[in-house]
Amino acid sequence: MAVVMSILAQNISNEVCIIDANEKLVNGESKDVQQGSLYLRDAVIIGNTDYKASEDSAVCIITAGERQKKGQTRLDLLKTNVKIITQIVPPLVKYSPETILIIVSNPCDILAHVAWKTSQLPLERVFASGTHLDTARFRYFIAKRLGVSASSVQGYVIGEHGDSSVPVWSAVSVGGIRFRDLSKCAGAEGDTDQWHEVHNQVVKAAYEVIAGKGYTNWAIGLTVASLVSMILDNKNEVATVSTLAREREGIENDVFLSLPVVIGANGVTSFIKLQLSGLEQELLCKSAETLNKAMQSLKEKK
Ligand SMILES: NC(=O)C1=CN([C@@H]2O[C@H](COP(=O)(O)OP(=O)(O)OC[C@H]3O[C@@H](n4cnc5c(N)ncnc54)[C@H](O)[C@@H]3O)[C@@H](O)[C@H]2O)C=CC1
Ligand SMILES: CC(=O)C(=O)O
Repeated sequence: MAVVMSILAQNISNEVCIIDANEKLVNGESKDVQQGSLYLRDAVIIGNTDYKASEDSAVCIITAGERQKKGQTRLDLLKTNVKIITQIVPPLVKYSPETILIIVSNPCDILAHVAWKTSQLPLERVFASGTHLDTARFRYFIAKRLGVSASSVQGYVIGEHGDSSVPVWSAVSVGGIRFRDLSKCAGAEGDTDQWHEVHNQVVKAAYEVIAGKGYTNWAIGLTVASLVSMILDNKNEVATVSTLAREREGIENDVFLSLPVVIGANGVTSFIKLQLSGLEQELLCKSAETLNKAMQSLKEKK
């Protein structure tokens, strides 16, 4: 619902369809938003349990599935949520064969890989929101420490959307100035200003919100809405989303993880080549290995 409200309130689309297995819930949620449509430019809001209602959707966003309980990592949700994804993708694609699929349910990197294989859609049309959210958190935490706007901070978090994510300090800039020229060792050995703490904040961010309210929704809602606007308005903006990373940035594993890519009307259209430091490269390969192990465990469970 946070994705829905972020899309509608920002006029990214004026037509949304919400599908959920829980009929009472989907009726309640869709009616509640419909009754505010006077303030949403008379947007069309459909709620249903039948996938036919979503026919010819330009973008399908999958958020269904179990969420982390206290103490659980995203990877702990794998077994349950793979089953749900493999149920949802075929009917979605049946009714919207030209769609672009964005996977949000966790662990989103692995679920996007499974969704791509299940959907048989072209690779550029299936990706996970991945570290687009971690990147937003990273920019926010740096900006807060420096007392500038988050939009004045450029930088990426890549790899797994989860505990092994990698901050790319070598690519951070503030107001167009390379951060490494301001703080030479930021995030690396000799980091006396403790900038590495910012990445710890990013990794802990979801756990802290979940400890407080039981789930996260507003930041991911806004993050996914921004991806939808890149597609619907063919913006060709650069964002870190999760796609097949094999043979990119030194990754040998057959895994989905986040790298900076260009997103437009056809989905992921090209990759931005990074110039990673030795440490960043090493951490990215470790993140790929973590995801690869989880992916292999799926094959063993079959
Ligand atoms: N990638 C990211 O950054 C984020 C991912 N998430 C993930 O999104 C997922 C959902 O989280 P919440 O919305 O908090 O959970 P929730 O429990 O509020 O919602 C999940 C919904 O999925 C529905 N559902 C379950 N199985 C279904 C099926 N087979 N078909 C149709 N609908 C089905 C349930 O009825 C429920 O309404 C979790 O896996 C969570 O970890 C949440 C926030 C951020
Ligand atoms: C739950 C989750 O993946 C997040 O908020 O980052």
